[in-house]
Amino acid sequence: MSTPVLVVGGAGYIGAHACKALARAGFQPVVYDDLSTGHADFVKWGPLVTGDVRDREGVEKALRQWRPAAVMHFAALALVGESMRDPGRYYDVNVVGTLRLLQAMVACGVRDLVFSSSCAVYGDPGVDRISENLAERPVNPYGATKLACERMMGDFETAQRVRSVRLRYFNAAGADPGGDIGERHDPETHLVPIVIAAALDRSAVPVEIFGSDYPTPDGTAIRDYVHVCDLADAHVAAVRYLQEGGASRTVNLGTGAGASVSEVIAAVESVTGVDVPTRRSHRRAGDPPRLVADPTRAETLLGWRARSTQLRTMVEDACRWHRRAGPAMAVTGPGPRSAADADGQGAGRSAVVRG
Ligand SMILES: O=c1ccn([C@@H]2O[C@H](COP(=O)(O)OP(=O)(O)O[C@H]3O[C@H](CO)[C@H](O)[C@H](O)[C@H]3O)[C@@H](O)[C@H]2O)c(=O)[nH]1
Repeated sequence: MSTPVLVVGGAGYIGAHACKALARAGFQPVVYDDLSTGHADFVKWGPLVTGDVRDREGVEKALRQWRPAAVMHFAALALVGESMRDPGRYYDVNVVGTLRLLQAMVACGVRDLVFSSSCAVYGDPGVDRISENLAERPVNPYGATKLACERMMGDFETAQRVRSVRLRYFNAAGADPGGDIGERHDPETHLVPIVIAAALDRSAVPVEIFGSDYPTPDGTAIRDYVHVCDLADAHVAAVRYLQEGGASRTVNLGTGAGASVSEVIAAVESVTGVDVPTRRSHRRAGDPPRLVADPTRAETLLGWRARSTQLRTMVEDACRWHRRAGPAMAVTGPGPRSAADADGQGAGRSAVVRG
């Protein structure tokens, strides 16, 4: 029988791609997700246990039933702007959720954890490429909650021998090239799917460019877009690393190259052949001008390097998914969301399945 891995938040965008990668690598993904923002139809590679990460008893029950070799933790709220408006919810879901998960793991003797962290822990470091050695100075509550979780993991390691790989994602983009799963958030706030929706659904609503006065070559903000399948592979590599006895580390996951908002729009226009209407708007609160990874440690430690590094590939894969999934998402900006997210990247509505 294949080795189970409990994937908390495995019904969301990145978590579901991680499940597919786990299954392909011979593991048995077991999804634990409250489906508040995740999707039951994204759970295709193993069982679904429906529950909130903050419900320690629920997590313990799943751990005792499935006895996983490791846990992947994606369940979090992950929108920078929303975290500025409602930090309490972010501390509750992200920090309390992680605390309950760690307590449940200790109670059940499961001690290997792969954690969805974020480049948001660095804040606005003002360097070309961000390495893990830089000081963490988050500039929004979302980043602060991810850093608090990382520090909690350090303390749980010292006292209770929980080992963790904290994967600091830069900007996840793209979709499973097979079209099984992709990015589905409701409402959608992320740049790539918003621009694709504007192009493919021929929306008359212009894409808002949040800030065109940044100190960057074209004035728009630069991010390191990394293919979601590459992120998924890094999680499998992190589980293997822990299984082989590797020590706890924080690891950046990015390509090492940045693209501006204008370059993302141009890539979508080039792939779709559609001119996307745009409108210049104010900077979004909490957004740094430039976040690009130095991914060296991921390669030396995990043997991981992004393979689909071209923005065009990510846009093509995301377009394929969008065509398949249809224009279901709202693109009206961040709105209220209910409870634990499913993947660290937001998600959408879904029927509840008890498992
Ligand atoms: O309609 C839009 C949407 C986004 N942007 C801009 O596009 C860039 C990318 O924005 P996204 O919302 O797609 O992604 P973020 O960089 O805000 O967020 C990502 O990085 C964060 C850390 O900084 C978190 O990890 C988060 O979960 C992850 O999605 C930003 O400069 C943003 O201001 C626009 O100009 N218009």
